[in-house]
Amino acid sequence: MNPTTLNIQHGQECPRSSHPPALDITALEKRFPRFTLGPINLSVPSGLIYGLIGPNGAGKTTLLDQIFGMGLPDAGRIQVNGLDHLRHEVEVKRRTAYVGPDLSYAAWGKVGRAIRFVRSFHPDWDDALASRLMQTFGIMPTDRIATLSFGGRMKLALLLAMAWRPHFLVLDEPTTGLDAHAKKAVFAELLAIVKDEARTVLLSTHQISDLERFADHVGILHQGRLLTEGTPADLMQRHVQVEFLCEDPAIRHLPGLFVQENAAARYRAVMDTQTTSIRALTDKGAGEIRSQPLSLEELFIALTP
Ligand SMILES: Nc1ncnc2c1ncn2[C@@H]1O[C@H](COP(=O)(O)OP(=O)(O)OP(=O)(O)O)[C@@H](O)[C@H]1O
Repeated sequence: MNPTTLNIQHGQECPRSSHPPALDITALEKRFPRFTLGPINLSVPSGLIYGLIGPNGAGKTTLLDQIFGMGLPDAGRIQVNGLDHLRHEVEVKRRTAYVGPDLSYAAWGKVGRAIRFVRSFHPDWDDALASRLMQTFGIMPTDRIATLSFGGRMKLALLLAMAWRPHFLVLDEPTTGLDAHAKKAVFAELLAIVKDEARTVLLSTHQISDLERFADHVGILHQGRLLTEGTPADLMQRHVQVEFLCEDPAIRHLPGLFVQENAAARYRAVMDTQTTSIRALTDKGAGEIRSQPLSLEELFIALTP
């Protein structure tokens, strides 16, 4: 990660990089009979860890599947490292590793066989890194995959994805089933990966505290839409919790105000200070306004009721 910054989107500061964005999504839509993802617009600069959070069913897996090219979008465009993910599908997949929720590697029998199989597809496979990851994760080539715990299979999946040093690592809930030691080791490896500005990690998780510690950028997805995104610090600075009295019920429609509780004229809400202000509240007749900062977890809960 490079310390110099560049304003690229929504007024947030992003690392300056000579590389094209790792991911550039424009007006992406994917429609299922009872769920629509998008339209999503998102630009992820190269050389950072981007964390996607959202409640169950928000569309995180659907979005990551689309990025990796599983299923066609109904509208919009996805570029990975400047390459269109449909027109340059082979090249995009050559650069992208994906770890999804389906961890069925049992057919390979032993860990060593799975490693040899995946290694044969990747000229950039790094034997030293694979050995180190095996040691860190406590898995052995002779381990039978069928006898690995869920966490053990997750570690194997991460090893198989990381050891060929992909440009773009897409991880769907990679820390599910991992104990605190393994989780720390995984994030240490992910941080090491993005020290190389050409490499990027995009992950979805329900572990908001992990993102507060390790992610450079966080996006909050809700009901198929990206509600807000930015660095964890920016997101927390940008939003405040406000309590106020107001007789005008129309105040709940003020853009940038997310009402959490309302009893008679008393409101508790989250305010996006980039969209609205205390002044806008008073202009609408609000009084006795009190504001206080939010944690990322509180912001997530407030924005995704
Ligand atoms: N192939 C499909 N056909 C129809 N609906 C689908 C399909 N795949 C996903 N969906 C629907 O899309 C919605 C979003 O699902 P998705 O798995 O992307 O959510 P998620 O944010 O990853 O959830 P979770 O946190 O629970 O893993 C859900 O309502 C799901 O039922």
